[in-house]
Amino acid sequence: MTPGARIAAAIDVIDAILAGASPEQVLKSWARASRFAGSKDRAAIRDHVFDVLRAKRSLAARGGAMTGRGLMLGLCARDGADLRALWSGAGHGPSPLSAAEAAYLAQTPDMSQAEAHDIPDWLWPLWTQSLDANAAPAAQALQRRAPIFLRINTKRTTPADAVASLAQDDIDAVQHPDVSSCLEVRRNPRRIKLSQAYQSGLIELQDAASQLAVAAIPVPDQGRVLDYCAGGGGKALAFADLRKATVFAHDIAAARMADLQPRAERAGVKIAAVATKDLARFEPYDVVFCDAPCSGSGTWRRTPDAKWQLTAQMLDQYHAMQDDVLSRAVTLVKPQGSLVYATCSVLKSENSQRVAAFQAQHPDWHVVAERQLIPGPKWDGFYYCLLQKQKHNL
Ligand SMILES: C[S@@+](CC[C@H](N)C(=O)[O-])C[C@H]1O[C@@H](n2cnc3c(N)ncnc32)[C@H](O)[C@@H]1O
Repeated sequence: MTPGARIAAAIDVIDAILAGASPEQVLKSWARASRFAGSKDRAAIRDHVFDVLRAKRSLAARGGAMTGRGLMLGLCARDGADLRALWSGAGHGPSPLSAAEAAYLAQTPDMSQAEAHDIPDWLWPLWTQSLDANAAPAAQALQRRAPIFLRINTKRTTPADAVASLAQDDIDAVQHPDVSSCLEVRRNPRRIKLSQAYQSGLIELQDAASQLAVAAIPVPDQGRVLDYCAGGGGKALAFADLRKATVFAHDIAAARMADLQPRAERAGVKIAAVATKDLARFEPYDVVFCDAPCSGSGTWRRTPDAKWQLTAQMLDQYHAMQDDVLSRAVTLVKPQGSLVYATCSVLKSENSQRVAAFQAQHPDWHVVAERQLIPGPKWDGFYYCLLQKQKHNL
């Protein structure tokens, strides 16, 4: 496919998404119906579609319409693409710009701050109150593609050996400047799951922020750590890799842990999945890590649809779930143990305000360490707070 034909295909896919279909579903159907498209074409179209979804408010303002064509035009204009060559109608590309489109593109659109930063209007006040000086840079980071990070399995390899193994599969990776277990993939990220390094358990896909948070939590060597909201088990796997402690994983929706055992086997680590009714059998835990359900606002560049779907009512529901998780998890922690509250959100209402609400109910718990990571080139947005019953210096 020509570059123009890929744009034309992306326009059709985006129109279907705007009509209410899920991006993954539309991309899959498009690929099935378009056997002429190769893997590079499919990847390029996917990139166009997700580039648009991350920034659809500002791109509609630039391109003049909230339609596939308006959005792709906005994207091409934003990124300085050669409009005359790509939008010529040749090679199955989109039809040339109308006089009205060309005149519109020549102007600078007038956008509100929320629009220019691709944040829903209702959320912008909360966003700025939560992030202060980081409000604009964080929102801008979410308008662009996310870097791809790997966690190396420190029980099996070193960063240098993992980089060398990836290079054999033509994947370029470099060590993260701040997180010792982390590599950033610079070339051929789509090959990772097929690589020898991945298949033999030397690496896992995991954002640098999650790795940093797990590494910051002290766990006694002979201790027990419970990943209370384990989902696919990313945090449990990182604990099992980085620590000597026994690792347990739990999720209220046990089916979400379906991938955990195959991932643990691949990594060569042991993780015990525990059903809710059995949690008490293994308590008390030295560390209970609560990676609570949240808006995901720190990771919206990976799941841009979630940014546009979030409502104030959904946010309130997340707050209630977060309070519930903390109130249940605290009962499982050893008297001298640690309770960790974490989210991949940057909103104070989901982070420090939830900790404050917890402390209002449990005044004997103190904050020992707390960090809000801002989405950017080094990591996704992530928050963690380490609570203990007595203050200890880390
Ligand atoms: C942010 S996700 C966890 C992601 C996971 N830790 C990872 O690294 O892949 C939140 C998880 O919390 C679970 N959850 C929601 N409410 C819960 C509760 N009351 N107790 C335990 N898990 C809960 C959800 O099923 C979901 O899988």
